[in-house]
Amino acid sequence: MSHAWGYAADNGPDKWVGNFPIADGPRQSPIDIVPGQASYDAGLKPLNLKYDPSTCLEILNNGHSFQVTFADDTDSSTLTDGPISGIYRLKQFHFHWGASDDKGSEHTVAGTKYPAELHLVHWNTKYPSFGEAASKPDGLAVVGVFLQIGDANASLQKVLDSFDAIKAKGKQTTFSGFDPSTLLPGCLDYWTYDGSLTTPPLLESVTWIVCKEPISVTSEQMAKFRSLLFSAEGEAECCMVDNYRPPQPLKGRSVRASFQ
Ligand SMILES: Cc1cc(=S)c(O)co1
Ligand SMILES: [Zn+2]
Repeated sequence: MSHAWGYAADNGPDKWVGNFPIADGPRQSPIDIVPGQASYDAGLKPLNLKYDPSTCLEILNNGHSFQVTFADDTDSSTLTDGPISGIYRLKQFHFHWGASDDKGSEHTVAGTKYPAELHLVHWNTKYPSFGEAASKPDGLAVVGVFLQIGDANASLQKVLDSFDAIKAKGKQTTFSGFDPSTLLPGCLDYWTYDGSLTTPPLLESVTWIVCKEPISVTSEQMAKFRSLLFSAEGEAECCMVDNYRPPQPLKGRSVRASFQ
């Protein structure tokens, strides 16, 4: 039985290349975004995110993060414009966070780490399914939003309030009527570059769209993230923290900015 990947010393990001050689590939994510080196592209369109709360289905602890999944059999919740062409459907959103407020984001901005990062995962409807799209160079588009310590986030609190039902790996519960656009910052200026999933299988199929403006979260809300477990019921309890991959080499890629 192969030793599953995780974020511990013996199965964490530095070990993933053993089972997933693409970990050393040419377009890996996340990266450190250096604003002064990003090039403004006037051709980049504003993001067009249209989400229908009725497509929200459930929330689950998958042992690596928690994930809110959406019905993606119609074009009810979509991303269009921005750096992409065509229609991409929302499949799920999840987060990455740290054991303390001084780390947790995957992308960094001139070396600055945020306490957490939201990923809204969309797939290109030119392909028949998420699974098909995930292996194509233009298959996925992930919108990344940084969380920074500040005011309480009422929208995020609705998600955190469901955590008691999904504390352990493999637990899931119904989660409906949630509008993910309430988790977006007011300003949708973004950086964009070609990258990958940040967890195995690390497929190089993601157009990354990282918002410049963070959303707020309190330290107490961050503590709630850390109450989840990597471990399943009946296993030795292991707190779900530091589930982030560190920045990867840029390898000649350019980062474009939608703003000056
Ligand atoms: C599909 C997917 C995307 C990301 S970024 C992740 O962390 C897990 O799964
Ligand atoms: Zn992610």
